[in-house]
Amino acid sequence: KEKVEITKEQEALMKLIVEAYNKHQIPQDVTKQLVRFYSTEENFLLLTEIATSQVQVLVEFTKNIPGFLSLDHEDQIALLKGSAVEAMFLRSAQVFSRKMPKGHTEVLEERIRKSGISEEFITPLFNFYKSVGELHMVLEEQALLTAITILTPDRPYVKDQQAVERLQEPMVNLLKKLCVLQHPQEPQYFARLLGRLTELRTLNHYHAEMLTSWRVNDHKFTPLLCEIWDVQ
Ligand SMILES: Cc1cccc(C)c1Nc1c(-c2c(F)cccc2F)nc2cccc(C)n12
Repeated sequence: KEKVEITKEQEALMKLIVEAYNKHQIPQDVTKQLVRFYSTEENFLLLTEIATSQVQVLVEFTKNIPGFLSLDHEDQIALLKGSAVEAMFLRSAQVFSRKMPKGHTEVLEERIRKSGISEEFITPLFNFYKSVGELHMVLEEQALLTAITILTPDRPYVKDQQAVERLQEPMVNLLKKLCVLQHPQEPQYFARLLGRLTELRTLNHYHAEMLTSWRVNDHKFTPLLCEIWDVQ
């Protein structure tokens, strides 16, 4: 059984990805006052703020993925728009499952549940949050998994898929090695991580439905959210 070890260049790649991932954190002051009752409108406004800052964080992270800015510009946009929902679900799941200050997780969950989102979306959302939480991913795994999600070659409108594959493949190989090193007692851990990416794709559908229902109820979005999801 050959010894698994990270090469120097893999070490350098991981350092770049983790730095990019850590560079921008989402403001955690989601619950200014812990006890006040919030209206549905206030909760939706908060989630819109969080979603907008998540898109900003996503764009900054993506720009720092080695090689991303050398891709065809239109493909860069296609990858960002095609992966935004999945990357945001992943990051919000990681924020949600990471130890937030005592009581903040419960308040945030309450505010999500009371933000006018239909139950049919709430259930898969928290199921996903729970399944990510149960993985107890380390920061390096979270950052690499997010980069791998963004560098998915078969997003709509991507012209040069091979170029995207050439960036994604070293990340997948590195994540595979990391999983073996971080979870030696769990040989199927890497497969479980990739299984989350499959679950993520199903959430795209729910998210699109939710956007439509919000628009029908004349909810206001920020310009950035309108741009990333082609909403008027
Ligand atoms: C921040 C947040 C956290 C949990 C649930 C929700 C509904 C949100 N907020 C939104 C999300 C979104 C996201 F940001 C991360 C994960 C899943 C998401 F549905 N997408 C959008 C798109 C337009 C407006 C909002 C308010 N919004």
